[in-house]
Amino acid sequence: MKHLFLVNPAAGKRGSTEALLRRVEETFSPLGLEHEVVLTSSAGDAERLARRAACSGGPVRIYACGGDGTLNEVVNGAAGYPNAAVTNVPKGTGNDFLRIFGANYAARFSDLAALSRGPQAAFDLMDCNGKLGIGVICAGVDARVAADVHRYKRLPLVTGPGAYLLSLGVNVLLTDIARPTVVQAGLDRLEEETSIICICNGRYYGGGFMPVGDAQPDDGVLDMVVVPRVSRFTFFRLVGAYAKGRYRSHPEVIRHFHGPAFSFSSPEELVAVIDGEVMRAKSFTVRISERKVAFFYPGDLDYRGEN
Ligand SMILES: Nc1ncnc2c1ncn2[C@@H]1O[C@H](COP(=O)(O)OP(=O)(O)OP(=O)(O)O)[C@@H](O)[C@H]1O
Repeated sequence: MKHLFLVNPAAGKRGSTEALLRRVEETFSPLGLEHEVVLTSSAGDAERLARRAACSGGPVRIYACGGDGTLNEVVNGAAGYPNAAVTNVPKGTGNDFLRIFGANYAARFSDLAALSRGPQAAFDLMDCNGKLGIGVICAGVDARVAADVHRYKRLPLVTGPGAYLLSLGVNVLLTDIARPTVVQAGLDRLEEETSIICICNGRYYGGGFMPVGDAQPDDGVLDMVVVPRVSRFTFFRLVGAYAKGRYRSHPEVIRHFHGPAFSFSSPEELVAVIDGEVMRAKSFTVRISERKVAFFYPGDLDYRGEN
């Protein structure tokens, strides 16, 4: 078994790459495990390297070292290969997918020895217009806020939290929060303006929002919540309930669907954010992919949650 570390040097705090490389050597050299560390040099590199390792045919455990974006790339490269398994070593500004493993996820997924011998489970993947996602896809005002954070972060003098507040202000207070959409969920067709469309294979996004607490990454189905146009007052009144998965308490505003495939479209270009990565199109189809990915994790953790 080979252990391949794909490290995104652009993710996480300054110095985190050097610290991680030291930890890999300190853990793997004494154990005598075959291992390799590769630093990605640009977006798309982790996907290409993961695919190349999986294609080689030998058993390989691939450690995506970064945030959700790096995990997404590794999943896209390794999905469908029975000899390859993936995990995520937290090194980003956010590791929302890992939150399904409980409050202690960051410390436990940083324990490389525990990860190297951990069990693995076959996780479903979402196919979104041909790109695979493992966690959550959002496509409403939440997606526009997330997409613009990336944009504002590039401005001089704007910090991470500053970019988030700026994006929130522009997208929620200064711009219309709803868009005209047609949403299809099985036989249900919603033709109306929507504020939020969110599809879950995992449970968390946006730094800890959990719209559907009983979504499971291995049950062969997806959950979708749709929030129609609401006033800003209602939006702020219900955002806490939405983030805590209390959709059952507000069925008229936070509508829930369960199924293998959903689609949504608009006459205007929509922004969808899939595992933190931005996609733009007028029409999206999201379905359970035929490909799965083996995901390994520390043996003392469980991903099924309390529900
Ligand atoms: N060497 C590199 N230089 C610049 N960008 C890179 C490099 N390698 C990978 N990337 C890109 O960096 C982006 C951000 O990575 P990632 O999402 O893992 O970190 P993050 O933004 O800190 O965390 P999160 O998305 O969980 O908040 C990804 O889109 C990835 O493709």
